[in-house]
Amino acid sequence: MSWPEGYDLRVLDEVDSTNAEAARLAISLAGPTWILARRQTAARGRRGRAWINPEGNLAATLLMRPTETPDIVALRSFVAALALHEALVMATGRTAGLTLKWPNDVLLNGGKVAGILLESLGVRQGVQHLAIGIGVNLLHPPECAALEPGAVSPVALMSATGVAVTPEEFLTLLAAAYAKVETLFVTQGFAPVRQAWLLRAARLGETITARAGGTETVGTFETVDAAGNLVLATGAGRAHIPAADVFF
Ligand SMILES: O=C(O)CCCC[C@@H]1SC[C@@H]2NC(=O)N[C@@H]21
Repeated sequence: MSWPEGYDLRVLDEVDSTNAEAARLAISLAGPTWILARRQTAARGRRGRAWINPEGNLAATLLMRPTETPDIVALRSFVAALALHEALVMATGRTAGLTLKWPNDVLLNGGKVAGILLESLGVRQGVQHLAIGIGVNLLHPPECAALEPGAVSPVALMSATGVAVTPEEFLTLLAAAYAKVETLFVTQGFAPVRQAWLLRAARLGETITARAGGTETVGTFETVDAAGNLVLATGAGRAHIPAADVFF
């Protein structure tokens, strides 16, 4: 697997957060750039949570300058999730046990092995930037405080599969997979990405719970719509949910 053409790479020993570093770099960005850090001191997760990032796990951010409208740009969370899935398949040589949890976690044997934090860096000098931060538990499952009922536990690639991959090796697989899915997205739109994502979806057709801003919706996970919303069939009809935490 070789490094994809047109993508730059910066490797840091230590940084607060690769997404924060992406925000600092945005102004001088020449082209899509992966930022890899061996250690993060203030890694962040979705919804303002901290992300525990032991050394040996992957901590990387792809910084890019997309040209589409914000609603289309946001669909790159599915592009990234699909690429992560493919990279994990390449690393382990297996598809069994690897699934995607809406909106953009990757599960291994039902545990969370990877998470994605998409941050729009807003418009600077008339140009918008996007940071796609990716954390993968390659070596260690991060210790976490008590999980909410129904939340998935963290799992590490190494203990679950016996496969040892360094962050550098894994990023090479991920960058190549991302470049491929990005080309599919840019040339053919969200439809094939959505279709591929649904084929790998965890709990499709099952009853799940979506919680957002104090609201809980329980329903059958029907699909993800063309805008990336979670679609649940509930007693009160079909709910299209743009953002939430999902519990099984
Ligand atoms: O909450 C989640 O599931 C998303 C976690 C994303 C963590 C990654 S690690 C690399 C990048 N830098 C950060 O500060 N966060 C993301």
